[in-house]
Amino acid sequence: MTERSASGLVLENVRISLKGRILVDLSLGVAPGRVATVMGPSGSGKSTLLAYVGGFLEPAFTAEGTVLLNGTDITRLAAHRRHVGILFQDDLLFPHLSVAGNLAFALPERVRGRAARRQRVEDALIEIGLEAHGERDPATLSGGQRARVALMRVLLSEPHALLLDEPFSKLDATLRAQIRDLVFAKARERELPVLLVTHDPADAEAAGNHVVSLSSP
Ligand SMILES: Nc1ncnc2c1ncn2[C@@H]1O[C@H](COP(=O)(O)OP(=O)(O)OP(=O)(O)O)[C@@H](O)[C@H]1O
Repeated sequence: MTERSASGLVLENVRISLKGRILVDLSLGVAPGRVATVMGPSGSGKSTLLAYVGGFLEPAFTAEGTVLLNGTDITRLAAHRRHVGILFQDDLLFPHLSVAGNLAFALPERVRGRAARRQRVEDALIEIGLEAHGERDPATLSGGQRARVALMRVLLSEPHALLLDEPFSKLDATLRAQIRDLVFAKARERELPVLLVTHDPADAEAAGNHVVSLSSP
């Protein structure tokens, strides 16, 4: 891994092609704690761009360019070594684990010992206002509660950046704004750069209008 000085997430001359046709061609920088919103029509490559940064681009695509995270070149690292946290439209909570079990699953291995791990989970539950709900089955939670668990599960994995693919789109308008503000606040607190794919201009506005527009396919 080579080191460069810029902090945050930096994409240099990223060009992603599908069947010989260029889909995405851009450079961008997202400072720690800030959000860049990725917008564009259906099929313009928004999810593909996140997949490239996250290290899970499908083999149908070819890509060139460089991804730097806090100065480290992660372009060729396996997904699990990139320290990038991802939230999708579906929260993907494990149905066979309790809320606390879902959170514990995300803890890094180096948090050792049952007591230490349990404490981290308890602190996390308090942070999202669900301290009384650790033993609940995730299926019994409200949409907003599930969204908070999903966010906290990603944060517990100690990411250095967040990739969000329309994570609020299934929530109603009020809840959507609340969860969005919570995600942005946590990103600021932890100084995480965020790439957010959305169709909603209100998300872009709330994020400070750093918009990356992808063009029609
Ligand atoms: N695994 C794949 N193999 C081949 N083509 C794919 C694959 N995944 C996506 N594509 C194509 O790549 C293009 C970009 O898809 P992508 O999902 O990135 O678009 P998007 O901007 O996220 O769209 P939407 O807003 O509808 O989610 C589309 O033409 C899509 O059909």
